[in-house]
Amino acid sequence: MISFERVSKRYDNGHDALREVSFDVNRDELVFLTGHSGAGKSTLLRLIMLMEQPTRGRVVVNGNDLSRIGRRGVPAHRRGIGVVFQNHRLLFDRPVFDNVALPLTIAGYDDREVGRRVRAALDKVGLLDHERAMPVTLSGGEQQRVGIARAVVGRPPVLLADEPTGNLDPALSAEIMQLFADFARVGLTVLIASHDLSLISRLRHRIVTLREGRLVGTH
Ligand SMILES: Nc1ncnc2c1ncn2[C@@H]1O[C@H](COP(=O)(O)OP(=O)(O)OP(=O)(O)O)[C@@H](O)[C@H]1O
Repeated sequence: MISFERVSKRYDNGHDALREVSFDVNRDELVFLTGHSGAGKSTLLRLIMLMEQPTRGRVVVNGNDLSRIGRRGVPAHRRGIGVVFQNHRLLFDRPVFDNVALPLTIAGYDDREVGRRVRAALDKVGLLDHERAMPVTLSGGEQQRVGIARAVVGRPPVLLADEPTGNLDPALSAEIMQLFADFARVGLTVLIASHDLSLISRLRHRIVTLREGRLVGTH
């Protein structure tokens, strides 16, 4: 789970990106994070990934108070968080299989385990028959699914996404959000930053709204 307790973030230039933000995302839950450009969504996600430290307040992820994780604990913390980006960030000179395998290869898993887990992840996103395809030959929606498979292949308990449907049309966007909902249903904690109010307000999940760094609503 993810818990923010009166979290404030002031950047070195004096800008207050987050002000006294408190909310929780439970296991089995998908929560949407929304707000205008510059409202603080990316800052909030960066705090969860320990790419930034809060100025005040406490962030707890999977039972760990992040202020107690030293530098040497950061890689293990990040392995517990799958991240999906808007622009996929795929390696375009490598086939789908290699892209999804990347986090496992870096973590030193043996080939058999890599094969097993990559195929399980590709199966979950409906791309099992595309493992040898090169990313350029895939549609935007399929490329985003590869990004999602790569995010979940290490079986992280937490899944974060930053504008994961930004480049997709409404039907594909809805399919991608359904995939995230499926991961929440099997026990992940899922937090998705999205501008796409017309889409997310149709889906029956909690929406946390930021305005100028303050939480202005959760419903
Ligand atoms: N490293 C930084 N140093 C100073 N200010 C920053 C830094 N990163 C972000 N900011 C500022 O903090 C505010 C919040 O930025 P953030 O990227 O979290 O917003 P956002 O809601 O994700 O916006 P967008 O939807 O445009 O990505 C913005 O005003 C931004 O300019």
